[in-house]
Amino acid sequence: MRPRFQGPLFTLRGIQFDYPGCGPVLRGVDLALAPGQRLALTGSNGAGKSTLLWLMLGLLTPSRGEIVAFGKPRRVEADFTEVRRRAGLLFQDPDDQLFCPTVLEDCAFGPLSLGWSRAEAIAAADHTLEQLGLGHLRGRVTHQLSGGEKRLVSLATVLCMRPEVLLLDEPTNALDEHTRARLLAILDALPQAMLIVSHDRAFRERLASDEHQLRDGRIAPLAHPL
Ligand SMILES: Nc1ncnc2c1ncn2[C@@H]1O[C@H](COP(=O)(O)OP(=O)(O)OP(=O)(O)O)[C@@H](O)[C@H]1O
Repeated sequence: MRPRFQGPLFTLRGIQFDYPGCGPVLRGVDLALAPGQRLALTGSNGAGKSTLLWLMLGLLTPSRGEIVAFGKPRRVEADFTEVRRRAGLLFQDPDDQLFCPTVLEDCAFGPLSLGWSRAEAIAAADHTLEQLGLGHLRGRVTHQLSGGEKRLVSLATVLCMRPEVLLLDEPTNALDEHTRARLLAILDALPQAMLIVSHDRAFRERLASDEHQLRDGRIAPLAHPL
């Protein structure tokens, strides 16, 4: 296994972004994520939190500013291939993450795309499903899962790729109390650094070590820090 990176995992400086034809969403975001840190990011609907996660993985390109990930400046698409291998994004909507016929195939998809052999990918998928207590879902048709099952399986698809950092976009959205507690226990036991976008205050308080707020396109001081 690759030794864990010791410096800041992500450093964002002066990130600006606007969607074509819309006003600016981000007006100069400065943010750093350290190894082992669990940083919560809050902000009202439309503040730009998901946009920021997408920028960090190179799925969008900032109009200004610098993204340093795993010690290297990342500017062009080719720079982000490595970033996407080492940082896993849990999408806000599990249906955006799950697109294969079965749970096992969805979990094996990421490792296969990293160039692992089929045997390695299936072993990683089975191991992760078992680790998360989801082994019984292995052969299920993904689109027939419940919302909570989809959320846990989508986390499994991310963890199968052994990411060093997790970017979590509203992980507790639409979960019942039981599944929410289960997700919290799973995440709390993980060693990875996390950037946790969540409107769920109690969840943030349980999981995160630090909190930032995105307001008016920038990181703003918190009225009530964790
Ligand atoms: N593809 C797009 N084209 C144009 N505007 C977009 C696009 N995607 C998002 N936006 C707009 O950018 C702004 C920021 O959206 P974003 O999803 O990043 O906010 P958010 O903080 O994650 O919101 P929420 O808490 O509701 O999930 C919103 O005003 C949104 O309507």
